[in-house]
Amino acid sequence: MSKALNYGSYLRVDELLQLQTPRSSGPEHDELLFIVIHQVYELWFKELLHEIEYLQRLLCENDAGRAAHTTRRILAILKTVVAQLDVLETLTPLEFNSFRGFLESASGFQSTQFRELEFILGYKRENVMRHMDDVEEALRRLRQRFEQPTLWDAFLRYLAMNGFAIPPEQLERDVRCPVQASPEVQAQLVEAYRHNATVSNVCENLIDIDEGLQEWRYRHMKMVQRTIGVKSGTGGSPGAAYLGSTLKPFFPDLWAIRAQL
Ligand code: HEM
Ligand SMILES: N[C@@H](CC(=O)c1ccccc1NC=O)C(=O)O
Repeated sequence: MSKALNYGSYLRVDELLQLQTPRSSGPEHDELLFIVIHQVYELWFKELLHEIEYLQRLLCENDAGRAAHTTRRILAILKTVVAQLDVLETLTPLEFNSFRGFLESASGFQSTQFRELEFILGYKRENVMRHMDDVEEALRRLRQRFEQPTLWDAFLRYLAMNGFAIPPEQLERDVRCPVQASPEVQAQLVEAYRHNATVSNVCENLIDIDEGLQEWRYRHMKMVQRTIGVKSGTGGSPGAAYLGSTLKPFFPDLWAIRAQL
């Protein structure tokens, strides 16, 4: 008879604890923290993608109640991943330098799940896939994500279902293109904020998610500034200056209407 399920066999702890392999010789004390924190991030990215996919389905089914609940969970995770940067910020520049050379050209640029998050939130760019030399399975997932509708597309459907006049060209837009500002959608959003509390709550939930991701980008950039200053990145970018240029919203319409309310 097979052994009864227990903590270790259910969570596959043995395998999990085999997955941290420092590259530095010794190895350097601080490399374990660097590996563990990135692995924890990838797990949270997996969970975020899972929850955002669910949120998309709930919006398409016009289920604002469950959508609000799912958004709260997404936001709690985003707060957690931002807070985790505090741990990595205990890594001083000298501590990081003790193993940075071993990272070669590996970089956060190559996180396929982070790109998947950007795609599902509407920031579609075909060229980021060309820079990925990740395993075939991860690339396949990313390509698939590129072809699929975004959270914003689900939200436009939700608005249309609730009687808002979303132009057909928005509802039928090419989902492989990045989400762009639309004056027609903005006019409908202003109506929603003025006359429909349920829909305007959904809008506030989406802007919370958008702000949450921007918070992560900002804190990551500050961490990079204090750890490597103006050095360029292992991935070949100018480093912090590049990261500053990525601080843009996912849902431009939701930000634009603030001035009209
Ligand atoms: C000491 C810690 C860290 C440093 C110095 C650092 C540095 C950098 C730099 C310089 C870049 C620009 C790309 C390049 O040229 O390499 C970058 C990108 C990136 N990093 Fe980090 N990073 C750190 C920690 C993290 C952590 C903990 C994560 C969590 C997963 C992460 C995820 C990313 C992602 C996703 C990108 C791509 C961002 C984009 O293109 O918008 N990094 N990082
Ligand atoms: N890009 C960083 C290295 C780095 O942080 C990193 C390296 C390998 C895997 C993940 C990383 N994290 C974020 O970029 C640097 O230039 O030092």
